[in-house]
Amino acid sequence: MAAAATGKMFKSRIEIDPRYGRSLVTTDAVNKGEVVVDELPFAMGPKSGGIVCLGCYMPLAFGKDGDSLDRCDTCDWPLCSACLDTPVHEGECKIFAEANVRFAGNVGEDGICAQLDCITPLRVLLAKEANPERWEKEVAPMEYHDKERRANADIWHADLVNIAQYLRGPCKLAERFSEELIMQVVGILEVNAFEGRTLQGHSFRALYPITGILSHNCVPNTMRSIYPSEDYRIRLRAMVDLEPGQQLQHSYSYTLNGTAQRQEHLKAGKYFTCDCKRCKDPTELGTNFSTFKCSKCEDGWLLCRDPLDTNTEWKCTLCEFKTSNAAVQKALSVIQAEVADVQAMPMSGERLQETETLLKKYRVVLHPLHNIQISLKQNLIEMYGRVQGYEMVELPDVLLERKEEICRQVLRVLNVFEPGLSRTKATILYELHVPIVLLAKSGFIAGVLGGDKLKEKLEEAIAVLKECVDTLQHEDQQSHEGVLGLVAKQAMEQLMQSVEGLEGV
Ligand SMILES: C[S@@+](CC[C@H](N)C(=O)[O-])C[C@H]1O[C@@H](n2cnc3c(N)ncnc32)[C@H](O)[C@@H]1O
Repeated sequence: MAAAATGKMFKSRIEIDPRYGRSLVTTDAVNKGEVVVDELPFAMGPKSGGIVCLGCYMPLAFGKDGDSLDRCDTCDWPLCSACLDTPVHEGECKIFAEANVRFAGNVGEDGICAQLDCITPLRVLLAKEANPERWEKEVAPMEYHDKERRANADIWHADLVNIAQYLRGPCKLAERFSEELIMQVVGILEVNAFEGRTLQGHSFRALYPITGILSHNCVPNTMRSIYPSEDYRIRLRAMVDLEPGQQLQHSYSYTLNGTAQRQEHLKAGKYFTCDCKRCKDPTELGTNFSTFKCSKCEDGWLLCRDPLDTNTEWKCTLCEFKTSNAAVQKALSVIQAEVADVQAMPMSGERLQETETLLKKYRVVLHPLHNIQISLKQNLIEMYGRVQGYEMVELPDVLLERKEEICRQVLRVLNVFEPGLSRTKATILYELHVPIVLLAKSGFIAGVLGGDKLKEKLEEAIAVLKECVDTLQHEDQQSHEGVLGLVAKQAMEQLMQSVEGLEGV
């Protein structure tokens, strides 16, 4: 799907900086929740992965016969029956049919179907032909780190063969697109594309040229929402109030990863070292998100001296104990492997128990707000109240208290890393309101809480839901988050009625 219209920027302009390249900067004060960018994608398509439908990105597989696969009647490439007439597939369909290139569907051991890697770059190239002005003005200036990508010889060579040479050779496009242009498009996608989800939850990647100008910060000040039911329009909003002259920033990395992991991801995929306040601070803004417990004394914490130096030393805050970064990273990878095994288990009571066991085991090694602990706690929040044996109606007060406690711990770090409007925070706030309400009600019934205290607790749950609704009201109403926002609003209104009913009791 290619859009001819250019996007809109509000209260902001492009600035060029020697460090960041182009960036967007506010021209006026912007209120929390205000839209600063609104645009349609230049092009979108599948991300690198297994075989998917080229219309809706639903995973597809060969049948037991090893042959049958949902395919396009015209070109033979993967397409589910619901997408047979989808316009997004028209461009490549014509090319594949005319060149008579068949879809072989080989999937590597890494689960990747390399033949599909050409689809999204090809859609960008076709959008360039369809909208040369938008390409020239918005897409051609996008950064693509040619030199750094060439230095990574294996990946460069794989892209060259699987995408550039495949399109120019078997697909017979050599006269339309040069090798250099195709590799530029591959780089533009790698450095700038966003991943999104369809209403059915299937992943895709899309190129939004104005939103792509934003620079990165590990504590972002804007939140992006993609609207599948509005032709995949993106809207970028201020997460917090912004002053004039402030750089608009979002996070290219997962904010709930620790500094070492974020740095690795930014370096490998975006080719820069982030030196934001959070990255430079060993305590990650006082959260202790990468902090270990000292193994030599009772109360000390182990912090690195310089998070941006891979040879940094780690030192105890109380005793003289020191160790190398290599030793810490080794310990971390052992823990991470154990965590990954548990996280690979299906959601169940057994996985819940294993998660609690891991948390207990690493309590003596990691800070309670260490990113690994927080990640396990996020898993628990999802499981308490949902998995068999731990359904909400069955949870005893002690487990409701546990759910409330871990929600509050995760919110403590999210309030620092994603201040203001944050979808992740909104989801946890929704989870938090349930134990607050159930504990208040059971306390009241047991006679432990009086009417005033019950009202106070219900008002707290209303405030929690209000913050959740204020964020999720901006999401596509048909998306998972949009629907959760509506459910939260109903729950909030019901609670408000309950509180009104308590007046004068
Ligand atoms: C998505 S692009 C952003 C727009 C880009 N500056 C341009 O002119 O097209 C990402 C690239 O911008 C630069 N960049 C973004 N945020 C940065 C940061 N916090 N520190 C250093 N460079 C950054 C890096 O070169 C990165 O690969």
